[in-house]
Amino acid sequence: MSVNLASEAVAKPATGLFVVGTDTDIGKTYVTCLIARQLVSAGSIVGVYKPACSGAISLPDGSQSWGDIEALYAATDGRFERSLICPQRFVAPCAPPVAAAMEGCRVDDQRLTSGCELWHDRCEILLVEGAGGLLSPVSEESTVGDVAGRIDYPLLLVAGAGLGTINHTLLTIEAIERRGLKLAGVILNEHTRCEDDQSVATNWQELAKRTNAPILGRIGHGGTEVLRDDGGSARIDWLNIVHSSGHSARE
Ligand SMILES: Nc1ncnc2c1ncn2[C@@H]1O[C@H](COP(=O)(O)OP(=O)(O)OP(=O)(O)O)[C@@H](O)[C@H]1O
Ligand SMILES: C[C@H](N)[C@@H](CCCCCC(=O)O)NC(=O)O
Ligand SMILES: [Mg+2]
Repeated sequence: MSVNLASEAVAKPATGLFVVGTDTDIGKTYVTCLIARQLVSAGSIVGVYKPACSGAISLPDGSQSWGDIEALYAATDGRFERSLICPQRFVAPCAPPVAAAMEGCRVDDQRLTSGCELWHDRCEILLVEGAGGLLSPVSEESTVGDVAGRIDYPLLLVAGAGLGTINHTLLTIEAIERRGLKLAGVILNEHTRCEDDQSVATNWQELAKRTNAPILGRIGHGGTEVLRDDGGSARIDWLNIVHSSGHSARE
């Protein structure tokens, strides 16, 4: 297993957040778009970057479209080209290197970070979204965690709100800490409806007892803002979170 403790100097925008998840489909794009929209409406120039994307939809005209790229494009008001948002796209709904192999090609490992450098001077804050979970492969050589280490922004961990999230969240935090990465905090996201799930009411407190990582808030199913545990608005100042983060087991 490769563990990336040293980060290369990536000439990226000075301010950024790398959104990782406990799993695929947990809501990284949903949360990234929510943050992007909040920052855009507050007047910030926000960039969004997905180092590699897999899982295309075929359109009636025969072209391919990627849901994550379209969502990130729309959340930044169509200001940036899709090729800048995600330079490496693959059709099959598998991990990017697997999907690439199905097309007879490889993910360009170096381009995962050089694509981030193209955002230098284009935005005030760059939101980067991983693919899958922290240890999901993003190229033959690298996991999402490896790329996050090279890009070297604080991480935001998107976790589920319901039963099973304690285990998934603590496992992911352990892997983040093992790599010496900074964790800005955790968002508990109700990506699927959890109406009959009694753990939703207690997961925040149970996690807070078991990790020093800040639980920043939760997002309800269909939610458009981050909430506190008592249901009030968390009113998160994302720029402040980025600048003041973060939690690391090594500190
Ligand atoms: N809070 C929420 N309320 C309603 N739907 C949600 C919420 N969070 C996520 N979803 C939905 O769940 C699905 C998966 O979410 P999303 O695409 O954000 O996952 P992801 O973590 O970005 O996955 P990937 O690893 O493919 O990038 C999407 O259809 C999304 O709209
Ligand atoms: C196809 C998915 N939607 C996603 C890749 C998920 C990889 C998960 C691999 C794994 O951990 O088993 N693609 C992406 O985020 O672009
Ligand atoms: Mg996504």
